[in-house]
Amino acid sequence: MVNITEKIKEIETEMARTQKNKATEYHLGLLKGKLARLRAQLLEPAPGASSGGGQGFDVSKSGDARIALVGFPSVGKSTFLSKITKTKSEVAAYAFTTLTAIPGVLEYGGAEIQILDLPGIIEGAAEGKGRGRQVISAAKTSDMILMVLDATKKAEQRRLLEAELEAVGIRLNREPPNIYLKPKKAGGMKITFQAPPKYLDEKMLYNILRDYKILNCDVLVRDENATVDDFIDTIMAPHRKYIKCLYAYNKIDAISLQHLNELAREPYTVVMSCELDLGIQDVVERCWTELRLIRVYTKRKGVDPDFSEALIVRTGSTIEDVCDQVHRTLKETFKYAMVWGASARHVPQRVGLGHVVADEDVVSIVAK
Ligand SMILES: Nc1nc2c(ncn2[C@@H]2O[C@H](COP(=O)(O)OP(=O)(O)OP(=O)(O)O)[C@@H](O)[C@H]2O)c(=O)[nH]1
Ligand SMILES: [K+]
Ligand SMILES: [Mg+2]
Repeated sequence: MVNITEKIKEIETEMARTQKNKATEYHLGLLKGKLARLRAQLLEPAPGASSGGGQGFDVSKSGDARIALVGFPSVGKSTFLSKITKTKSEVAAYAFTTLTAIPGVLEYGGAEIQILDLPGIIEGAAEGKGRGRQVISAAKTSDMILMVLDATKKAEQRRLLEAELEAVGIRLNREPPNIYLKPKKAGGMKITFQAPPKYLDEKMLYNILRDYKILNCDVLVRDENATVDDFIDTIMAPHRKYIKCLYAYNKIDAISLQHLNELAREPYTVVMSCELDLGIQDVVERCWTELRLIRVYTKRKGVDPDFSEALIVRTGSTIEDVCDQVHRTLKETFKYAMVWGASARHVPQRVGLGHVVADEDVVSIVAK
């Protein structure tokens, strides 16, 4: 049996030597579909295998959110972890100092955020080089990736890393494609475009679906700008993870002011020097903002709210989620809640379980 990595290489080579034009676009679309399937296979643990495969490191999730530190060797991931948490992870000038996942806890805004220091990854990580696959699997379990970059290194390091994460189905700072796909038992394929598509057509989708052996389904493409890659992501939805990513350029003590200015202007980017203790607090604040965690304070009837301890929930959470944070069975006896704060139309507002809370709301839950 030809191994998966070789098959992947073959397809990549074929794609590279196929000229992009109208006549080859169907063929290229099919190749992309095959590539996505093979890459997903690569991440599945081999039957009977005890390690390797898609397994991450054995670190259990804790706290209100998890941030993974991902980057090439010696960019300063462990130095950063040691700065912002009480955990000491070994720091040294040589590559691959860190050999496993080291968790630390960052206390911020009343939340406990787990920071995962990871071994450095190198090009080809997605295909199993070094501990790459394990690192990437760990990154996939995180709520946010902090991509640590060396400001003194070439700009392409960032793109190389992005490509590695992309290859295993991680989508950075993006929303899932606006395409609806529902497989059915019978009835053939029904493909509908809400507006004339710019980069797709029915035949292309038909070919790809057939290649995936999805012969009966409804498809509705809602976005006119959707691409073949978006469509494949829709088919592969269970293997795709949409994660927020912040790019942190470290070692700014060793670059020119002009270069620093250029870096700092890039989107989703922060700059720091762990060595000179510059910008660290800004990075932490930015992480907090991007995680979009929400603090809710509870209040008993007739008593002032307890601002010393916040309940932490994710953006979009409802009173029901708040109840679950307080106690597993609270919502069974829930009658209504009173809300003070940004989410209330008037204060206090009487609301039900479905009410969406906002940061720094005060909530009083009334039981039956
Ligand atoms: N000039 C400079 N050097 C730094 C800075 N931060 C860390 N270093 C140095 O960079 C080297 C690597 O730091 P580490 O924290 O071990 O890097 P890492 O990313 O954890 O490396 P691996 O675990 O091997 O992947 C060490 O010699 C650090 O002292 C910085 O802000 N400026
Ligand atoms: K190192
Ligand atoms: Mg390290």
